[in-house]
Amino acid sequence: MKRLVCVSNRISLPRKSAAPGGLAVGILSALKRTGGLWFGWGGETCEGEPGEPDIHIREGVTYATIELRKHEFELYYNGYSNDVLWPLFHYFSKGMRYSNEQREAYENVNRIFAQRLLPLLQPRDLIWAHDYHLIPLGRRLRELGVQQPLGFFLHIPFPNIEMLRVLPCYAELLRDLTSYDVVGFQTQNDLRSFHSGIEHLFGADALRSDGRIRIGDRLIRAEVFPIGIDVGAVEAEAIDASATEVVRRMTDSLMGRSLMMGVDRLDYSKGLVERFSAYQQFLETHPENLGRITYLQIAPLSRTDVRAYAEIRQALEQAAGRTNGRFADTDWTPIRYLNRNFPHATLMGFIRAAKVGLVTPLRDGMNLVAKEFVAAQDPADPGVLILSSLAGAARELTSALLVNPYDVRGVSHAMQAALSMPLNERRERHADMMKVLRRNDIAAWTRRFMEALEQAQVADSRVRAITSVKHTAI
Ligand SMILES: O=P(O)(O)OC[C@H]1O[C@H](O[C@H]2O[C@H](CO)[C@@H](O)[C@H](O)[C@H]2O)[C@H](O)[C@@H](O)[C@@H]1O
Ligand SMILES: O=c1ccn([C@@H]2O[C@H](COP(=O)(O)OP(=O)(O)O)[C@@H](O)[C@H]2O)c(=O)[nH]1
Repeated sequence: MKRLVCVSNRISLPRKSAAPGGLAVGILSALKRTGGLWFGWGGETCEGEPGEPDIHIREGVTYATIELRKHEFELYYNGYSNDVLWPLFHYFSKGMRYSNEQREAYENVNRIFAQRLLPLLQPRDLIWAHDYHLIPLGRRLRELGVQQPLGFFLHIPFPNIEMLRVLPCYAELLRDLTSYDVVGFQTQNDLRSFHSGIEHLFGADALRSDGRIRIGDRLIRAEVFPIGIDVGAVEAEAIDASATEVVRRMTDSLMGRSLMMGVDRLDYSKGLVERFSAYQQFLETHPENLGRITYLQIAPLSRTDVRAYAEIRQALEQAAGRTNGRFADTDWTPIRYLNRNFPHATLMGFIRAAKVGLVTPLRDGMNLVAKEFVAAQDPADPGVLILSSLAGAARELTSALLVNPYDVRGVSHAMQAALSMPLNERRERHADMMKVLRRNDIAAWTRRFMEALEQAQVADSRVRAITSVKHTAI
């Protein structure tokens, strides 16, 4: 069997507290099934040239981590990745702050990743790079002579060419993506956007009727692989955690009130300001709920050195303060707003206790919390998921209460509808969504991507052979 090598900026190291991000949760679940190597930044910066990778082996997974130079990391991660690509790919082009210095650091970090990974590779590896931090990695590895199949999966949305063109080096970015044998996206919409870019750059002939992309004598597979969750593990975590002291303390503190809950990194793309407004409007327009509902928002700090993240943090503190100041009573706080992260299992225990799950991003690649909310519920008495139609998860979880996150009134109505939904309707919606989650779980995601990667080069070499025969004939 071939070995899977995952490469990502963020990696979730054993014995460290879990990184609150879906990419790390997803890759860890995938690698625990297949075994293999996980290569990435270990979370530390250094002053001089980064050294050799640190290696740890745990339960069949080898973790190889490198340090990055402080100044370069700042420009590559806070700068190019999170102040340029992140806002642009989430359709917030006004928030993008492009500079050539950042782009050079981004290129250089990708070069370092490729150089440090190279000695760890084996001939039969399947190499799978993850996310927007590492778009040039495939080209860098090919330049170093790597022949193994190379795949790339984008965890965030991919913008249509008209948005992508805002980026000065959009053509290089598209070309870099075509260095991979397989390019994966979360939704059909993202794939369509990628096709719009390919057509713009290489012409309509590059898009073949079988869905592959032909660039010169190379054949690339671009497909949709929506990331899933480990449904059984989430169910078990949620049940077990419900009996733990930390979850009991939280549920006891509700004193019989219904729990509405959100879990999001503190990121402007998650729509928290709009969600807080919707909750305030819900309390105003449905005063019978005053004192009867508790909204628990867990929002671990994220990317704190990026200005937009500091600004959103301030806006949320003010919004939560306003609602609590206006509606709280001596024995009731309408919003409990926590800027900290919890172990995954504890979180699943909290979520199981919630009557309503609030997942209302303004744009999101997938949103694993939406899927986890469904899987963590008690099927006999499930809570209701309110889900943004602009999250990738909405393409699959069509039995959630779908909302437009900008429509504050619509979201506040959905809160009331969720709280008053009859049991049989809740059960039906929950059962529908569980079917979807089981059909496309994390194992299916990994298997499908690995199969595509294994087959990709076979198809590609056939094309090369045909092309060279044609050339000889001419
Ligand atoms: O690594 P950070 O900068 O701390 O950010 C955490 C992760 O956030 C993003 O997650 C994405 O991946 C999820 C799983 O596929 C998906 O559900 C979500 O919609 C995405 O936003 C980011 O893409 C990751 O690279 C980060 O590690
Ligand atoms: O305190 C926390 C907050 C979040 N998460 C996990 O982090 C992931 C967040 O992934 P999602 O796709 O929802 O969003 P992202 O943060 O990747 O944009 C989910 O698995 C959460 O359960 C966690 O384990 N602890």
